[in-house]
Amino acid sequence: MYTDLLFYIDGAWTLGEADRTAAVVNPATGEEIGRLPLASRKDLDSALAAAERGFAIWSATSAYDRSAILRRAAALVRERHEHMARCMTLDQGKPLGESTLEAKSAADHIEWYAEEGRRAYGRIVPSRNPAVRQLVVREPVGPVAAFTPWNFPINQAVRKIAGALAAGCSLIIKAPEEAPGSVIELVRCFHDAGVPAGVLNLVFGIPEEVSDYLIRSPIIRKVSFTGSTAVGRKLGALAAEHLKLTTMELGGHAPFIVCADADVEAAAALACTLKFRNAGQVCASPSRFYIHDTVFDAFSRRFAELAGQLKVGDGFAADSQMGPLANARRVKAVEELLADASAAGARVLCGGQRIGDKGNFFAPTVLVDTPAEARLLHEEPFGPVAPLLRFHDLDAVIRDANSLDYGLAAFAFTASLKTATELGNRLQSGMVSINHFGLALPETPFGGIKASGHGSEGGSEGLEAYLTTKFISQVGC
Ligand SMILES: NC(=O)C1=CN([C@@H]2O[C@H](COP(=O)(O)OP(=O)(O)OC[C@H]3O[C@@H](n4cnc5c(N)ncnc54)[C@H](OP(=O)(O)O)[C@@H]3O)[C@@H](O)[C@H]2O)C=CC1
Ligand SMILES: O=C(O)CCCCC(=O)O
Repeated sequence: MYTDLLFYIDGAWTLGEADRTAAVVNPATGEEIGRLPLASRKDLDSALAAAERGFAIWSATSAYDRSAILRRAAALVRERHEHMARCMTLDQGKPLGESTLEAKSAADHIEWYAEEGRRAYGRIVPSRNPAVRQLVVREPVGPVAAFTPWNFPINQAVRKIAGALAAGCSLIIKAPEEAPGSVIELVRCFHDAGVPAGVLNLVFGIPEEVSDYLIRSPIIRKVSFTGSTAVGRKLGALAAEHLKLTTMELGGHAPFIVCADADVEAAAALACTLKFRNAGQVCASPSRFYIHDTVFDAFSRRFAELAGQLKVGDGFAADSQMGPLANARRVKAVEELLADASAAGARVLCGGQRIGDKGNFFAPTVLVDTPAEARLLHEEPFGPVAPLLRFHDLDAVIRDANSLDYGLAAFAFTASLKTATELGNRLQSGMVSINHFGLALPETPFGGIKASGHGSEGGSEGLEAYLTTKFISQVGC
């Protein structure tokens, strides 16, 4: 049912030196399901040397041939998505339906990049001298070090792998130690599709040891990280010291604004789906709900009713709509945020506590009257907690929505085109979704501004992230 927990280095599955291992635990039961090797310096040196050789091979492979291999990988992901999804539910906890969607969507991401990689166009700049040809060409940046988190183990990894490979880069990915199974199966699809040895390498380890070693290495030319703002700052500083390019997809604290003229029923239903998907462990999840005073009571009643009806349980149970939190740290963090909010005067409309003492289950929680100073309204909750807040006028709510340093996603519901346009223009956020959920598609950019990071994954911007610009001025032939 699960998978062999191994590194993938230079085209081979390996335990490496295997001098250290970590337990992988099922978050629904607390039981150990496997032991994962943790990379030593020697293992990382092997991966670096492989990535350097892989880059030489892959950057010299035509975009057409790279595209064909990526398409084969996408087909294998489609064929194997059920097993990949089971691995994810087992080690990450999310309901099987969510894992299945995530695994299937990986094939779409790979196909998008397979096509986009064939369109890394340069240009010809008219020259001042008719004898001179001025060419602008796009080249792959070089071997990439990528670090991906446990909340969307496949989704986060596939964007980096497919983007880098489509551009002609090689890659070393350090995937999450707590949820490694589905990423191993994803990488297996690329291996079986015929990606040459060294082009893609997968390791696990002690995160700070691995990132420190890889980012300092002169072989690595680009760093792509998805995770918390705190860690992103550290990795960004180290990358800057070594003049490496970065893409940073960091935390968020998304406002969800429901205007007086909104369809309250539709807004409450979508808010509930988005808030409690993956138990709220989503960087782009709505986490501050600003509801217009005139519809506050109707919205809060309906939202709490829907949240209270959600079936929380083991992700493998057919009726589970929300699984456990992915690790015990999140339970503690959510409990602390709730205790702080309650002490400051917040009232719990539903939920408010963990469920049972086995696994990391936490009840979908809805709060009202959370005062502005509560930590919950400033720190990324990354859990199933929804504070509902009242607002009276648009200027004030836009000011409040923009008041945090985060700027990843923002959501709004309104029937007015004028208000929708104003919100789209004035919300300080890398992504704004109005009257529906429209984010995280392969063909559209996903990324933040301010403390939520920089750079985008997805869309043509996602390929751009792995390319450099070369100017060639040529005369005489
Ligand atoms: N933007 C996003 O999608 C995500 C954001 N987060 C944020 O992280 C917080 C909680 O996650 P938690 O795992 O407890 O906290 P951390 O901040 O310790 O870790 C977040 C992620 O960063 C990785 N990481 C941590 N330190 C390093 C390092 N020095 N070098 C490379 N990678 C590193 C972790 O890797 P590993 O998994 O290998 O331990 C993990 O995936 C939440 O507050 C949430 O805001 C978390 C996951 C995703
Ligand atoms: O990084 C995240 O937490 C969000 C990834 C988005 C995935 C999705 O919305 O499907």
